[in-house]
Amino acid sequence: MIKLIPKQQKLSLREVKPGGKLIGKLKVPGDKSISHRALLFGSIAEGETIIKGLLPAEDPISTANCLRAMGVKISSIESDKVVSIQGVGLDGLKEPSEVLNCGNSGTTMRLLLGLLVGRKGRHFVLNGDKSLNKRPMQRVRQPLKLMGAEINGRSDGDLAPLSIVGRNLHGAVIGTPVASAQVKSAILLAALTAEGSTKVIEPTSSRDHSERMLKAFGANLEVSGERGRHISVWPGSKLLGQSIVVPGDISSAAFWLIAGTIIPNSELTIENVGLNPTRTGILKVMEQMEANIELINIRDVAGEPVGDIKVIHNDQLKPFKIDSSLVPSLVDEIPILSVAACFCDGTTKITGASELRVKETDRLKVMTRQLLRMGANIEEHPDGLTIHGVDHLKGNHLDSETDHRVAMSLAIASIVAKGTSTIERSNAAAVSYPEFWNDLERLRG
Ligand SMILES: O=C(O)C1=C[C@@H](OP(=O)(O)O)[C@@H](O)[C@H](O)C1
Ligand SMILES: C=C(OP(=O)(O)O)C(=O)O
Repeated sequence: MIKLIPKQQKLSLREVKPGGKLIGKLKVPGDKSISHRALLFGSIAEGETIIKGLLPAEDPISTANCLRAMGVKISSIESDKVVSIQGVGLDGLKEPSEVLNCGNSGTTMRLLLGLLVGRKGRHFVLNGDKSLNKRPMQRVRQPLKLMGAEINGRSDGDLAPLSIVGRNLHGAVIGTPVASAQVKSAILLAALTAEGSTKVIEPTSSRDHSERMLKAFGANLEVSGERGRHISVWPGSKLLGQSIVVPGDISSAAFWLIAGTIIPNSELTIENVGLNPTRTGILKVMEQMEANIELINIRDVAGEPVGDIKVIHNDQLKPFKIDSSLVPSLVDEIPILSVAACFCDGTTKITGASELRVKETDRLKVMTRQLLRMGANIEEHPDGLTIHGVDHLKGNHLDSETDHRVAMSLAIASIVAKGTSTIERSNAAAVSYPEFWNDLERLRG
């Protein structure tokens, strides 16, 4: 039902025929945010870190390769294989002899900036692919500069390639203008070797995996304030190697949660999904939609809440509202939620989501462009989308425009559309979910 069109393999043009139902159980790959952090923190800890369930996708592999280029020994990253890291300690990263290639990964570049600015006297150059080199880095550079960092690059230091000269840093109190876990985590990493304490104050709380994991590694870190918006770090503690279990990524599970809801006669159970409350905004939205979902077997795995999610098709979905207070907890799920909105009975409004414009693509623009090709009734606004439910979507020639979340969202939309679709650059999915197309094929039986 889904095939790569042979002559077009370079474009990874994939044909998706509509119809069929999705039935069965699946495990999604490891959480991308937790995987990056496990690699980074394990590298600067003392002793060995063992990671089970690390996401074997392009983005975390970029992080691992950058760390290897600075002398860290990391075993090969393959699915179902435990990864081991021989940590080099807080100040043990070597000056690399090559440019550090962050590929398509914003998390890699922004967290590395925080990690490297305090490595005194060493010089580092960070580069990314075409998409990453267009994404704003000033949001990290500016607060790090307040701590004494030296980062230079195009457009007054906003755009990669970026060069860093490691400096003595000092602690600071920093209010971040956007709720961004990447910005927060970069500051926390720099704070580990700064002189004096650092406090980050977020406008709304973003995902808190860094706080949880840094504490587990032994950092002196305190979370306070309403919904954990104030995070303080005191330098001087040693980080010690840990054993980490990475739960399944709710941002990858999102494609199956929506597929199971909108594809007639579907019934799916997604096992072992991370349910950290800073990430579960999609479940709140699915409640608004009156989707049939059930959380089963909720447990705690290595400091993160985890559970299984069962979803059954529902053809009477209510429209939903997403505003700025909800966006950080579902920021990567908005592309697939915009597909879901096309199948709701009424008008969905998404506001406060201008952050989507600075992701791998401008996701508000790209989802609007692609869904319009499918006959959706969708309007783009500076900070969001208005989507009116339609009777059906229609198959067409589509394009991920190189964005992994767009590729997977269009795949699900194509299954419920009338008529066959072709999706250009479908291989973008490998950035966060290398087995996506195989899982889709298997679930369709
Ligand atoms: O810290 C992280 O692991 C991430 C934070 C989010 O970005 P922002 O920090 O830009 O919101 C998210 O979109 C990204 O996929 C992963
Ligand atoms: C925005 C994303 O990742 P990053 O910022 O790490 O490129 C994403 O995975 O959707």
